[in-house]
Amino acid sequence: MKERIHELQQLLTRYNYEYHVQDNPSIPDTEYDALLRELVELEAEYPEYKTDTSPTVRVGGEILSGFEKVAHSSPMLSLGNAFNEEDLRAFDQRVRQNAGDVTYMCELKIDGLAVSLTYENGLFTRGATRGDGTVGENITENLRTIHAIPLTIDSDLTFEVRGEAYMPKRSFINLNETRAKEGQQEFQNPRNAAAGSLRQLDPKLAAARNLSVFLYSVTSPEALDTDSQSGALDKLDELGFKTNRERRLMTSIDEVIEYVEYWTTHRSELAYEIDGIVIKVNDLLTQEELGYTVKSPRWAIAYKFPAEEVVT
Ligand SMILES: NC(=O)c1cc2c(N)ncc(C(N)=O)c2s1
Repeated sequence: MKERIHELQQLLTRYNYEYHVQDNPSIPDTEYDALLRELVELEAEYPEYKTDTSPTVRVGGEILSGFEKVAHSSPMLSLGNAFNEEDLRAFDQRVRQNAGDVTYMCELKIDGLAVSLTYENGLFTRGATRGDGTVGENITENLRTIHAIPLTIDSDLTFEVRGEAYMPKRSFINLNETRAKEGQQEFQNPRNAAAGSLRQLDPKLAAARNLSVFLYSVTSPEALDTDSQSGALDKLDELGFKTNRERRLMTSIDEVIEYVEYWTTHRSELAYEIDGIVIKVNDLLTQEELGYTVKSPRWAIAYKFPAEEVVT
């Protein structure tokens, strides 16, 4: 029986990764659901084999009485904003004045909720909201239910990875249809729906919201043995994390502006909402040289899309 339980835990972990991180399932949902049901029943019968890295934790655990506060290892900063081409060129000027020739990493700015995930010896041990940037809330149990967040990684690394939890557009539409039918207040947008879902004290409610995540930075890049943002993202891919594939390396601000213009008109085709583009100096040493202002990095900027005209 123990063998079957371990076999199912391994199988379902792999199937979960294929479906929720690679977006490329190798078995039909019905088979996944049947295997998960078998594992839930076996773990109920043999609770000594149920661990907090078992795929069954995705359904949500006990209801919490509250969220404890957690201090971040380093501040989760906000980004300076750019609203037009002039702002972008001014950013580029400042960077080149201080750092000379640079390569930029451009990434989509996901319209969700910033989260910080801690892995100790390869196990997901803690997840927190950004909070005020210095102190956040411990929402580990809710984050365990996000299938795109690996419960274990195949390395004994200890590090912190940050990203954005979000609700896909399709899930947002379905959720609001259900809430309207049940006479409940609908969510204004996917960001509020994701934030509302992760603020639930009952992880089973969070588990029912079909949230996902894109990870985009690590607090100790040396742990990943990389010297660039692009290298850090590729390493996160190797470790089994979900990153955003639309990222592009650029060698000039003109290319950055083209990329910004492309997504200004094409973002409606994405399965998730974005509210801008994040432009970062790719080389990590150069990032350190450029440093930070009181509240934001000097080596990055967030281009914000103009607010969309609401079609009434
Ligand atoms: N406030 C921040 O530092 C960031 C916020 C976000 C966001 N909402 N989406 C993507 C990224 C990214 N790819 O770097 C960042 S970085």
